[in-house]
Amino acid sequence: MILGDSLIISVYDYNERKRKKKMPWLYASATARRAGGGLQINPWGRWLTWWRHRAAQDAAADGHADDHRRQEQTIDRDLIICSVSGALAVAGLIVPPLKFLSVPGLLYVAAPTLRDAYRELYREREVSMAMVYSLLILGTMGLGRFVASSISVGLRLLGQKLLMQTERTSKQSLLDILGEQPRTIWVQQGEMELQIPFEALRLGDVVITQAGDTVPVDGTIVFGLASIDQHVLTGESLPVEKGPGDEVYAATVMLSGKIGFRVEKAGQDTVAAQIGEVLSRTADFSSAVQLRAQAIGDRSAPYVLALSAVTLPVLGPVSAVSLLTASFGYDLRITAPTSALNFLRLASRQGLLIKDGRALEILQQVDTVVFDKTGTLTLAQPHVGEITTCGEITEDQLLTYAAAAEHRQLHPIALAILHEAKRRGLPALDMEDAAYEVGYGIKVRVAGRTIRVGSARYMALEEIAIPPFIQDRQRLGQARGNTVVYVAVDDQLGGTMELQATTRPEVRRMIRALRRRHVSVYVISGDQEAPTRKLADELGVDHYMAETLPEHKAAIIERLQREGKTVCFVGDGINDAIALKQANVSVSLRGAAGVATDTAQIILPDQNLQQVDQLFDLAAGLRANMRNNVVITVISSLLTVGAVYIWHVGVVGSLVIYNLGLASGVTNATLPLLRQQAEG
Ligand SMILES: Nc1ncnc2c1ncn2[C@@H]1O[C@H](COP(=O)(O)OP(=O)(O)OP(=O)(O)O)[C@@H](O)[C@H]1O
Ligand SMILES: [Zn+2]
Repeated sequence: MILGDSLIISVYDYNERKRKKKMPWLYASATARRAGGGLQINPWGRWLTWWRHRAAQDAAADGHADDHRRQEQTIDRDLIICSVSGALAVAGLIVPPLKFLSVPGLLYVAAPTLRDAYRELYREREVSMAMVYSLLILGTMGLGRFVASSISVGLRLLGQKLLMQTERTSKQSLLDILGEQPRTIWVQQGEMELQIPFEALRLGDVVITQAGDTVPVDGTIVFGLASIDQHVLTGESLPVEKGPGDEVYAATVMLSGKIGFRVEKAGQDTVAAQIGEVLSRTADFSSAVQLRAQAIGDRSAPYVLALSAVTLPVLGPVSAVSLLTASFGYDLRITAPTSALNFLRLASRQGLLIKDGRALEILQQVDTVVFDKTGTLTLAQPHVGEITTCGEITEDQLLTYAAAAEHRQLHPIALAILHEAKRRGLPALDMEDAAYEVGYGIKVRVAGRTIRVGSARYMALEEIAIPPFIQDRQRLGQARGNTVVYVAVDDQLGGTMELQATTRPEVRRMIRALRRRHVSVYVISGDQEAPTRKLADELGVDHYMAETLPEHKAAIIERLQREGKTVCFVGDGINDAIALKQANVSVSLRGAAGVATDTAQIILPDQNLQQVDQLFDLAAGLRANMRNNVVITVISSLLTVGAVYIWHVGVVGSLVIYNLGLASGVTNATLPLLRQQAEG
């Protein structure tokens, strides 16, 4: 069935899928193209994408959950052992000998910590929280207070279980938002090129990429030649020439040529791997926060032990042991990661995708935000305004050539040109030999002619003369704040196009909000000086830099960092990838170049820049919440010490007081989520 330019394959590999019983009807919707036709994926394809993504998610979550599940199972088992021991200890209050039966279970559950304490003391000559905890367990047992031992062991396990549950729910909400980020990919199917959901990619499929594309997945070239920018992976800015037999890597950028490469992993596996990576980064973040909290607790351990030792001759052994419950910082091990995870969950609920939790912490120190201009501060698709031609060529011819050159490019300029050509109903010409110069423009062969589309700098580089009247036009256009793009046909300038970009509506408010936070704002752009200055002026931004090449963008960020600034960079293009990598915190938008979304730590799925300000709110909220956690642990430690000294409470009493502190800490850590739930 042929629909204009598009050809919808009604059954994509129906039989094979049926054989594999993998819901063949789901595949009945891949979009195809002939060389030259730019197509949209149809609604069925969207649904399929979503569906496959869920499946990949489940796979990733399953793979990742194994470890988690094992840990949770261990805790559950320990809790049961502990409960039985506790019951025996309680029974021992009536039938005393029974209480001794609780000892093996408790020792078994506490064994890892006892070993840690022993190792730290003998090998590292250090006392830590493990030591305090061990003395608490052994002390209570020594005093014959087996119920107290069971309660201390049980409460500790409950804290761990709570944290694991929080981690699980946070990961789930991350999964939910990850599921809304479908991607498509072009594959070779006989004579056709099919656009299929990434997840539908199968082992051995041949993926097609061409100049200006981001390589979506690792593979081995089977046909074609390409020059590839591997900057993001290797830091090496020289393009690499590749041909059949060579390997290509995900997130590198095709500069010229067109290749087909065989993938060694199915799309679903790749997506699962990517999701798995985000999940384990979240887990790493949580354990990093936990380790930091533990370090605080460890530092307080000698003081707790000293206090307990001093108390022994004064108030006796029961008070000395009771004091061991008051280890300052112990509950931070639970409350700090709970806060961190809950804020990640809060972010997901607000529609923010935080791929790396550390970004939320570093954001607390960010004092400089650098924005890319085109596609980030402005809408992804500008509008083609005035067209000026030189010589014989007509406007429509110029546009037809330019559209052929930009066919399948994702740069905002390309989107604008393609849109205008389509609006005018211009024919789509085939092109070949595309070569993309990042930050300059694109060169292709169309109908036997060489077409170049790009900046004035690109024309200079390619030694295309620019007639004086065009230079005047350029000044006029730029004074209006427009970007001027040049089109050369063979070695002559064919004409120029003015592109009017629309600033995203929320930008002004967002920048005002950042200012109120005393964050300095920079705009950097690969575009010319005049339009960049105009936008900066309109937004009231003092610092702007124009005509920056990709590595200059990264160099500017590095310079700001050397000046002592902590920099967040928000960008969308291929030309932003290295800068995103250099920045302390990196943000990109949905629909940005693959290399940008792959590199950035945070994605704004709604393409709403107001969310940049929300990110700062979240970071500030997390910091305040963490501070409250510290205050709570200090207060509960002091209260416990006070209760032992003033009211001479025993072990159970001090455990209750200290753990009331832990409970309020956990409540504090959950409050932001509850508050958000109440509001919306
Ligand atoms: N696909 C393209 N088609 C035509 N011209 C291009 C293309 N890509 C880049 N250029 C030219 O090179 C210039 C710099 O491009 P680059 O991608 O570095 O920055 P930009 O996207 O225009 O701006 P920003 O850095 O603000 O996003 C563009 O202004 C344009 O003149
Ligand atoms: Zn951009």
